[in-house]
Amino acid sequence: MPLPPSALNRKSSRVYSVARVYADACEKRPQEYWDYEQGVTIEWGKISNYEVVNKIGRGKYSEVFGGKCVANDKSCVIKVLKPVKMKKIYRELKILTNLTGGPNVVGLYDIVQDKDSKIPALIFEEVKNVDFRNLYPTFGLADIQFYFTQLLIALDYCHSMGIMHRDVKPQNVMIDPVERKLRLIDWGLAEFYHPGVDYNVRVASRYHKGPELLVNLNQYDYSLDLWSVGCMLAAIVFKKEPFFKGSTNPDQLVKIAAVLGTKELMSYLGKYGLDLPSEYDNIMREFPRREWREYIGSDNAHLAVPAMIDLIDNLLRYDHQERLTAKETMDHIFFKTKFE
Ligand SMILES: Nc1ncnc2c1ncn2[C@@H]1O[C@H](COP(=O)(O)OP(=O)(O)OP(=O)(O)O)[C@@H](O)[C@H]1O
Repeated sequence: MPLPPSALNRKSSRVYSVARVYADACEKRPQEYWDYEQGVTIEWGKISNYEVVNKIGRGKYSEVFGGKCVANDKSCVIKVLKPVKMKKIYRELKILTNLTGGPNVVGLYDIVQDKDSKIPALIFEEVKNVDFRNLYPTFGLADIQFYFTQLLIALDYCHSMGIMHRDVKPQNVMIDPVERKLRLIDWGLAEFYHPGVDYNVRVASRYHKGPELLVNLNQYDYSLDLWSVGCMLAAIVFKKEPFFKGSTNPDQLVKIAAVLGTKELMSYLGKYGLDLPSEYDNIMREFPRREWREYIGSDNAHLAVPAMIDLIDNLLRYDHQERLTAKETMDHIFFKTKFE
């Protein structure tokens, strides 16, 4: 039986922006693939197959434990979801089951449910992550090239599958430097992309939020994730973590405008027929656009090579349609250069 029509792919009455790539990735697949409101069937595993060993993290939406799979004694990670809307839980499960097995996407082993509370827990492959605050400062250009290639492979894959991650940040990129393994985790804010649909701008974490989210441009797409990648690269290369450090959401855009310029922000809004929201009336100022070389000093000059500056410049663009896509980024000269 075909599923009834869904609101999830309902187009806005004014379509002003559509993704440059993979715009039809969901539309060309069956509705069951993307309709997490009507098409989710979960094959629940047995909770008794897993044992909690220690607590490793606490997010806004979950508690995360290190664990063991009793059957084979293999380590795993147990993400116990906090009670949120079932719709959000179904979305994360649908997206994870669609993407698991994909390159550099965290592997989902099982989905189990607490008998009494009915709260779902997700069982993942474990990554022996080293905290980015310790790891990234050790990176040379060859490491940046290697790990960002791995991240871009994961992003190009999820985008090709019609999915925007919407929370790319160092905390969601697990790196095991011994195995040289990278996995993109936390698909809790990820969403299916449908052209012309208005999306909620309250996604991503403040320092990595793209300008589109901060100006209420609802018809954003996969290119949002590439802004976040640009923020991560700029933070590493210019040794300024995070690169844009807003104290509130509106201040986040002020910090961006102080680098990319206010005139340029206004022409971005103009292109899509938007106005600067009134919350900026008293806080936005007339900033000139800065040159990237102003951020280069003696401590970061070895990373801030011309190819890297050009790459950052092509990711940190207000206009989401101008940003390099994940594939175009991998084809950029920086990734084609040999570093020792
Ligand atoms: N597969 C994994 N391997 C190692 N550590 C992990 C793994 N999955 C999650 N973690 C740890 O648990 C933390 C929280 O996980 P996750 O980001 O999935 O939860 P969340 O509740 O959605 O978090 P947030 O509120 O930050 O979005 C991660 O930042 C990481 O430190």
